[in-house]
Amino acid sequence: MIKIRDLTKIFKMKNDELVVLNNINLDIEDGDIFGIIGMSGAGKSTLIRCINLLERPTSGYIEIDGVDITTKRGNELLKLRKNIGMIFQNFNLLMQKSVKKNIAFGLEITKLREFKIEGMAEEEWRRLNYFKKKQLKKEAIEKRVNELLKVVDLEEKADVYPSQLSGGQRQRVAIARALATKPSVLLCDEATSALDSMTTKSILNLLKKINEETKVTIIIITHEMNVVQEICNKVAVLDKSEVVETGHTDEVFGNKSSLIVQNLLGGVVNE
Ligand SMILES: Nc1ncnc2c1ncn2[C@@H]1O[C@H](COP(=O)(O)OP(=O)(O)OP(=O)(O)O)[C@@H](O)[C@H]1O
Repeated sequence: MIKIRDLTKIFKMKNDELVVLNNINLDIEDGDIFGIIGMSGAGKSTLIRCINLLERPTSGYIEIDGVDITTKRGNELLKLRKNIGMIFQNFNLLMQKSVKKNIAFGLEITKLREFKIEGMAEEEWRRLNYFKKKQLKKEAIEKRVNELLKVVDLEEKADVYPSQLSGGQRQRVAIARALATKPSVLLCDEATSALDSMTTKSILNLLKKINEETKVTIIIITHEMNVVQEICNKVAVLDKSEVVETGHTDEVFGNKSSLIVQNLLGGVVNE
């Protein structure tokens, strides 16, 4: 469960300050696919970036599974980030590395102990010498990368480079990379905004399948209302730095008295 409490973010400029998030309170349950919507400049990106501490809140806190993450720094912060994957509109892949190397990237700095190879006890790890550890780590990474290639249906593209892939395939690689360390939260920052409608649908289906199979909590910020309607069970509406509506997607989208919701929907959502 993610609890956001009294979260405020103020950007200080030379002669001024800008309140971008003002006293945000939200509960996001395990396994939710949670949409965050709002007009441009409402603070959506800043909010999602606070959840993995790419931005540090000015005040307030964020609890993930009972732990206040805003206190984390250094190694603890790195560990926390392994529990929170993120995908972006422009995919952010390493263009000089193959698909499988892109997916393996986050795993290479992960400790062998964290791979949890079935049936191997802690003492057994300790008895292994350095070379064996390295070899085992390579094998464990390969195993995990192959699993992920299967999940995102890109087994045949393992050795190609991102430049040889379509936008949808690139986002699949990014999803596999984000899931490599088995995070409990996946943040999606306008993840389908650069894709056509067919490709968007296939990426949303993939996210839905992953959510059902792994119970990963997914938080999506988007300006595409059809994305929210398609996969988000809950949604929060940000307006001028504040949460003005939150609840089940059907209820929030059905609220005819909310001008901001109706403006955002702008007739895009199917009845
Ligand atoms: N590092 C920063 N320093 C100063 N101001 C910032 C910084 N990052 C964001 N802002 C400002 O904070 C406000 C909210 O930005 P944010 O990107 O969170 O909004 P958004 O809702 O995601 O908008 P969009 O939908 O256009 O991406 C904007 O006015 C933006 O200019």
